Parts: sequence; C-alpha cells; structure tokens
Amino acid sequence: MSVQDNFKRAKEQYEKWGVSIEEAFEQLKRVPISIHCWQGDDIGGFEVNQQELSGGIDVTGNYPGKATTPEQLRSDLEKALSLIPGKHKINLHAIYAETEGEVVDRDQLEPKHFENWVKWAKENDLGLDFNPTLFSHPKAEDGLTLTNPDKEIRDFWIKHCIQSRKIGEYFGKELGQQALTNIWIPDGYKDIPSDRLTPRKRLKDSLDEIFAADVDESLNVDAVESKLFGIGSEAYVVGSHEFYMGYALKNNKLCLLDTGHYHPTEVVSNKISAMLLFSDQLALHVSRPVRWDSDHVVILDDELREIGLEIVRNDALDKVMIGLDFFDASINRVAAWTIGTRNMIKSLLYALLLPNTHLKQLQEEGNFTDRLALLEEFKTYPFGAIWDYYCEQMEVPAQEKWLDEVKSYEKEVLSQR
Ligand SMILES: C[C@H](O)[C@H](O)[C@@H](O)C(=O)CO
Ligand SMILES: [Mn+2]
Repeated sequence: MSVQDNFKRAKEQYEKWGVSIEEAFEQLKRVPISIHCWQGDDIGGFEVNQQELSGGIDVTGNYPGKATTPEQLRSDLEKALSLIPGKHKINLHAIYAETEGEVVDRDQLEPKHFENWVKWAKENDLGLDFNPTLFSHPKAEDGLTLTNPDKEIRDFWIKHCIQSRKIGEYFGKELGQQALTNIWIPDGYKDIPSDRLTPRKRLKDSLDEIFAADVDESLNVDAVESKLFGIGSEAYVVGSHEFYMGYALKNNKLCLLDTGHYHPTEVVSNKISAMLLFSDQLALHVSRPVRWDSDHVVILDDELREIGLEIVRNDALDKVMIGLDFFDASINRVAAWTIGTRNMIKSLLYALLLPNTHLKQLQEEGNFTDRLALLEEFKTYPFGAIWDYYCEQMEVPAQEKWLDEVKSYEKEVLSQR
C-alpha cells in the first residue's frame, strides 16, 4: 500500500472525530524548532584558543566524522535539515564565533563574528538563536561565573552576556525573526554549601546588570535556564528552578525548562500550563535524561508526547519556544539531529490529531472512563500514516528512508574527515 493509500484510510479514522488533517498540517508547518548546533561537534566550537569541554557539562562517545570547521558543521546541518519537515532555527553558542584566526575573548565578541552564520541562515531560510558560553574557559575553571566572589570574573561574564544579547538582536534584525538568547551558567557547589543566599544575590545582581543593557525586544527575547544539579554542582546549583522562575516572572524574561534538569520523576509537561498562566511565553530545551541529565537523543516516549499535548491543548504553539538540547557522540551526529527533531515534530502532530476539545469535555463531565479509554486508543490510531504523508508533502523522506541518505552522506563526506 502506498503512503497515499495509507493516508486516505487513516484520514477517515481521524475525521470521524472531527479532526481536520489539513488544519493540523497548516499549524505544524508554522512551528519552528530551534535545532542546537552543538550536537554536530560535541560542543567544541571554533575558538582560536579552543578549550577542553568543561564546566559542568560533558559529552560521551567518539563516533568518527564530527565537524571540526564551521563549513563542515553547516554542511552537516544542511544534510539534517534536508531530512526534517518544516522551516526551523539553528541555535548557536558563543564558542561558534568565526574570528578569522584572531584571538577574541568572549567579552569582546561582536555581531561581526557571526556574519558567516547569518549569511548561511539567509541562504537556507533559517532563523538563529543564541547562547553565551559560560563554560570551557579559564575564567569558568572554578565553576563560578556570574556568581563568582571575584568581581573581575563576574564583570567579564556580565560583559560576555551583554555582548551575546547584542548578537541575538543582530540575528533578529538580519533575519527578520526574533532570536532567543538563553543564559545557562554552571555555578554551584559539589558539596553542601554554608551559604545558599549570597551566590543567589550575586546572580540576581549580575542578571540585573546584563538585562539593563538596551536590546530591542522585538528582535531578541531573553531566557534563563535553571538546573537541579550538575557535574561538580551535585549539592547546590545557584540558578535553581525557583530562582529563575521568580526572576523571569519579576523581570518579564522567559523561563527556560530543560527536560533533563529536574528530579527523575518530575516532568516538564506538567509545568507548562501552570507557567503559561503567569507568563506570556516560555522556552524549552527538549532532551532525554536517562538516570540523570544525560542529554540523550530525544525519542517519542510518553513524556515527549505529553509535552506536545500540553503545548497543543493549551493553544500554546506560538507561546512556547521549542529548543532541543541533546548531544550523543556515540552515533552518527546527523542521524541524532534527524531522529530528535523529527520526534519533536511528531509529538506536536500527534497532539494536533487528537479531538482535544472532546477529551476536555469528558473531563469536565467527570467521565474519566471514556477519557482514559480514548487517550489510550488514540495511541494505536494510524498516526504513522499521517506522519509519512506529511513528510512527503514537505518533500522529506517518509519512514526510515532518511537513514539511507545519512548513510550515503557518511560514506561520501563524514568518513573522509
Ligand atoms: C550547551 C547548552 O548550553 C547546555 O546543554 C545547557 O542548555 C544545559 O542544559 C546544561 O545542562
Ligand atoms: Mn539545556
């Protein structure tokens, strides 16, 4: 049976419930996923004085063929994008600056150091997001950046974050698409602190100084990313969820929820509706924690589907800025991007195909039997037939056909590196 034939039969089943496939497709096409560049080179970046990856973050695996130059990374991203339906954004870190062989420290970075990325984004009809890099640097060696007791170090990182927001603003201006500049810092302590408040006061003051710099919010929006624990900050992280949720609410910034940054049984899907009651927008780093914040490639598991459902059933497709954040160096990195991003888009389509109004009504009526029965039965509705058709309509390979293309790219390009 062809993709078209399967689609026709599947469409009938969904339309029985009043679901408009065409409307679902139109909504889905409008959702940009922010695809993280750092899966392509194991968060190495292109600084002239490239540093070892350090500062509460690590990548495992050594699959051959990783990108080592901006041109290679952009080529690999183009390959992945050719296998992913829709128009998306690429999420950059400051360490991906191109300074033409000149040593430029992070507090001196400027928009011009990302001109090649902007030119490439224009050629490929992409948006760009940004992140200051507050790790893998001598001034982050003791694991303290914006909260460091040494004011000189704090000022260096404050300046870096201000410059980063200006780079985000430059992206927004050049590409006509608001950029998200997200701040994550590794600051915390390996063991039990004697003072949790002072570092948090310093973080608040540092952020106040960073956000006092004048940046056009229509071009760049700011997010702050919380974490529960990290490597070397097992006992205490300054930028906890409570800290950033409070800071973001009070200062009209976006709180960024990384799905790997909570207790193992705590799910981000359950936070979205509550936070959107008090904030116009929020941001996500969709990842997959296995036992801890392991940053595994995103799979279509229950939590990913629940995130898709919460975004769709709360009419929040334009309120939640969906970013991905995983880095697996044990598999082909182009395949990793393709698997994770296609799964994120699948989870949104899955949610768009449910009769969400009817399901809400069942809950309102206290009909929890039908609610459970239908939520379970829809898990085995022919969603795959709709997804395959969507891929073909968007001119990307359906089913696992994309894998052949990755294998050919590996043979012709990656294996030659
Ligand atoms: C590279 C990113 O800034 C990093 O993964 C951050 O978003 C994070 O989640 C750290 O645990
Ligand atoms: Mn993250």
